[in-house]
This record gives sequence, C-alpha cells and structure tokens, in this order.
Amino acid sequence: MTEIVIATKNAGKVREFAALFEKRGIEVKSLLDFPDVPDVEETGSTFAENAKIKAEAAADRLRRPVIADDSGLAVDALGGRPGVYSARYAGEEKNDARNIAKLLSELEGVPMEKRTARFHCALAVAIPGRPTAVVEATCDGYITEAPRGEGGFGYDPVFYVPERGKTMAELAPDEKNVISHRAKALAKLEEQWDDIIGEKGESE
Ligand SMILES: O=c1[nH]c(=O)c2ncn([C@@H]3O[C@H](COP(=O)(O)OP(=O)(O)OP(=O)(O)O)[C@@H](O)[C@H]3O)c2[nH]1
Ligand SMILES: [Mg+2]
Repeated sequence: MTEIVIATKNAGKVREFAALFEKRGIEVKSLLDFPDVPDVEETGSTFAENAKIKAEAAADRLRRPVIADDSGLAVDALGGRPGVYSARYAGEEKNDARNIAKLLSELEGVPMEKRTARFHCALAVAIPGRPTAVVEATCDGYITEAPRGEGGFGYDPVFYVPERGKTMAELAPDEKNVISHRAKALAKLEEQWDDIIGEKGESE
C-alpha cells in the first residue's frame, strides 16, 4: 500500500497522520482531497462508534480502504467531558480558542492536582467488504490554568504532559508524534496491520 485516505477534514489531524505515515512510506490523502464526500453526523456515544461511522461512510463512498480518527479530551473534574463533544464543546462551528476558553472557565478554582485529563483516540479502518477494525489509545496529562505554546491543534496549549514538563503545544511535532494518543493508536494499528489489511492492501 502506498497511499491511505484518512476520513477527516481536520487539518491538524491530517498534518499528524502525514508525518506518522511518511516514516512508513505511505502517502496520506484526506477528505480535503475528496470534497464531494459528504460530512456524516457523529451520532455515536463513544469514540470507537464515531470512528466507525466516519470510516464506513467514506469507504462506502470512495470504494477503497479508509482510516477515520475520532478523538477528544476527557477531564476527570468534569466527569469525563467534553469527551466525544470535544470538537463542538463551545458550539457547532468548532472553534479551538472558544473551546479552550470554555474549558478553563469550567475548571476555574480547581487545583492543579485535580485537573487530571486524558486524550483519547479511536482509529477505525474500513475496507469495503470486510468487517471494520477499531483500535484505541490514550495519553494522560493535566489541564493548565492558561494556554502555552503554538504547536499542535485543539486543546494542545492547555494539555500539560508531566513526563515532558511541557504542554502538547510546546512540544516539537516529532515529540508529540511519539507520545500522543494518535501516535499510540497508530502503533497498535500497525501491530494488527497485516491481519486488517491483508492481501487486499498489499495489492493496492
Ligand atoms: O489538543 C488536541 N490535541 C489532539 O491531538 C487532539 N485530538 C483531538 N482533539 C480534540 O478533539 C476533537 C476531535 O473531534 P473529532 O474526532 O470529531 O474531529 P473533528 O471533528 O475535528 O474532525 P473529523 O475527523 O471528525 O473530520 C478535536 O477537534 C480537538 O478539539 C485534540 N486536541
Ligand atoms: Mg468530528
């Protein structure tokens, strides 16, 4: 396989997948390259369900193997919110700055030791005519009291990674792509790659 479609229009995800797959000699295309593929409603109650919905809809339409990523942030002090609503936390228009502002205001007064959180990533691989495979991974951290750093996307400026002493947005892209929920999920996928893709993928 020399090319894979990621069923997303999120430019931050596309960038990360492009870097992660480049190392493996695979070129990444996204729904930004296939603007005719309609958006699907993310009606699932879990990351895995939503990843499956997005992957299967795009694979049906494109008639080729597709990977979808459903991801988000679960904050313990908020009972796991924003969770599957992470992208649309502060409204349907999906604005990162407004999402961060809402998160920080909900956590006002919560001390650092209680600001634990984790990023989740579910990756679904849909191949026409085969059952869809899903893998999941997480990355633990804390929500800071103010944004720091310019890298990444989404909630990265307020997600503190204790092992690195930095927010995700302060990490170099290569560093984020080693420790992130997305990188870990992709590593799991790779372990199962031959079973999932099999000969069909190899003949691409
Ligand atoms: O700081 C972050 N670093 C990350 O690494 C990350 N991964 C996910 N997220 C957040 O979770 C939403 C995903 O929601 P989501 O999976 O529905 O994606 P999306 O709607 O943006 O695009 P699509 O893939 O559905 O087209 C995103 O928008 C972000 O707010 C992240 N935030
Ligand atoms: Mg989405």
